[in-house]
Formats: sequence, structure tokens, C-alpha cells
Amino acid sequence: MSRRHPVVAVTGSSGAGTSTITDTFAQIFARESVSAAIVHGDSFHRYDREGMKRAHEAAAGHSELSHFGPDANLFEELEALFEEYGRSGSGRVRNYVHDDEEAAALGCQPGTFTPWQDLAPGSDLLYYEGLHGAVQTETVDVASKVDLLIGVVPTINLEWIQKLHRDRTKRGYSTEAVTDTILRRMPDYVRYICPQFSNTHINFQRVPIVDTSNPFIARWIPTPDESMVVIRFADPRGFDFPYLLSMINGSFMSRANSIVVPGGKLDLAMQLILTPLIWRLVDTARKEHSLARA
Ligand SMILES: Nc1ncnc2c1ncn2[C@@H]1O[C@H](COP(=O)(O)OP(=O)(O)OP(=O)(O)O)[C@@H](O)[C@H]1O
Ligand SMILES: O=C(CO)[C@H](O)[C@H](O)COP(=O)(O)O
Repeated sequence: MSRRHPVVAVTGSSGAGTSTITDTFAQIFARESVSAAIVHGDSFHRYDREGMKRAHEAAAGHSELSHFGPDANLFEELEALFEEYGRSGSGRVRNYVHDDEEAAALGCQPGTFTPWQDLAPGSDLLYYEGLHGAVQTETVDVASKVDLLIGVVPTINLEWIQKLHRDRTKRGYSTEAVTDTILRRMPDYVRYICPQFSNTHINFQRVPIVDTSNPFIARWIPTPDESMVVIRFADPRGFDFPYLLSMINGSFMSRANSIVVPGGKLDLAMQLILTPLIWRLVDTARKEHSLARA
């Protein structure tokens, strides 16, 4: 945790919607003139696509190695980045290139990494979106290095529909290939993805209100109007629920620490809830910098 160089992390499984929610954060950052250094979690994979394939072949199909677990990711390096940024506002990052569109933008082949690069100096905060923003193992504690931790967690059928849809349309995988990946990752999903959502400050859980009982044959992703979002606050003290309920049409409290909003109001709810939190982090950091300079 750092008062001078805060870290904000949005954590969620593959297909949960962390990249999509990054657009909402980008709007908040632009409106509030916050300069954010962005880190994509996939850049902390241990292997490029060929390397991952070779690691699987070497295990002759007997390995549970998956992009959800510690053996296929650089957890120590991610923790070190958050620590270093918290201390000095600096660090090194790279990108993992998934598809042709990203390849054209980043100048590297799909399935490879861009070179490590220093973060641009002078950012107000570090923003991470990816699989492991709140991960804890026996040797690594990424969660404790984060100042604001957000979980993005659709119900699992919806998450799989979103993943299947995205991996087929954007990344060129077959339904069978995505299904194999989901199956292979399941032990690590339970061990390393789910526990993170007990470490987060706020979870956004999209719940479909249409039948998604067989995600593997769903032809499209339920729309915002076909879903509700459960927003759960680990510590509800300090949040003005009557204000949120009055601002978000159709919202209600389902528990003392949970508010439910219509799917189409997710963006508005995030803006109302997160803007003051981001603003407080940045304001404190800027005051600390001024004091240090005085
Ligand atoms: N709230 C939402 N409403 C409708 N569709 C959504 C929503 N959130 C995400 N999606 C869709 O789900 C798919 C996966 O979303 P996204 O790429 O943001 O996931 P991700 O968590 O970044 O996945 P990965 O970590 O694997 O890159 C996309 O097709 C996206 O358009
Ligand atoms: O979305 C993912 C994890 O969040 C991908 O599965 C991971 O980044 C590996 O990508 P690919 O299988 O396309 O090489």
C-alpha cells in the first residue's frame, strides 16, 4: 500500500470483462485528469504461446499447468512491480500480444511479448487489469500491495459464454479448443482465481436473467438489459447507499453490504462508486508529494 504512488487493480478470470471495464476506468481517469500507468495482467505470463505449448508437450498431457496458476505466471515479478511502483512510482512492464489487431498495434507477432519497458515517469497511479491482481500464495502476496482492489466476476456460465464468444470471434479459437482450455484450467481456477474475490474491496458480479444453462451452445452474450449486477462491498462503512439508490434507477439493496443494479446501469454505478475512491487516492498522493517538496 502506498500513499504516494497508489496501485489500483481490477482482477477477474479470463473473459470476465476486466478489459471491458478498463474503458470505464479510462473515462474516470480522463474526466478527473488522472494519469494512469496501465499494466495488463497477461504480460506477466511466464511463457509465450510457443513456450506454453512446449511446456504442455514436455508434460505429455499430465500437467495441470495453466494460465491461472503460479507455474505459468510471474507472480513474484508482479508483486515486485507493485512494490516498486508503491515505493518510487516506477517499474518495468510489457504486453502479451493475443491477435492480429494487437500485433498491428504493438509491432510483435501474436503469441509473443513486447520487450520490457520502463513506465513513463510522473503517473498518478498504477492501474492493473488481469487475472491476478489479488492473488496470494504461500510465497507471494500481490493483494497486500494494492490500494484499491476491484473484482469482476460474472456468474460462471456467463463468464464462459463471454470467454467462448471472445476467443472464437477475436482470437480465432474453436469451441472445442476453448472448452479444453476451460477444463484444463479448472483446478487452478478453484485454487488461484476464486480466492482472490475474498481479498477485493468491491466485487461487481454480472448475473444473467436469461437462461444460460448450457454456455457451450449459447449463440450470443446476454446483453446488459438481460442481466443484473450485484455489487458487494467488503467494508460498507463510508459508502452512501441512499445516494446510490436514488441515482441508479431500478437499484436495490439485497444485503447490508450489497447493492443490485440493472445491467445497463453498470457503467453509471461504477462511475458513481469508483470516482470518489480514485479521487481520494490521487488527492492524498498529490498532497504527499507537495509536502515532500516543501
Ligand atoms: N458487461 C458486459 N456486458 C456485455 N458483454 C460484456 C461485458 N463485459 C464483457 N463483455 C464481453 O465479454 C467478452 C470478454 O470480455 P473482456 O475481453 O473484457 O474479458 P477479460 O476479462 O479482459 O478477458 P482476458 O483476461 O481473457 O483478456 C468480450 O466479448 C466483451 O465484449
Ligand atoms: O486470456 C487469456 C488469459 O487471460 C489467455 O488465455 C492467455 O493470455 C493466453 O492467450 P493465448 O492462449 O491466446 O496465447
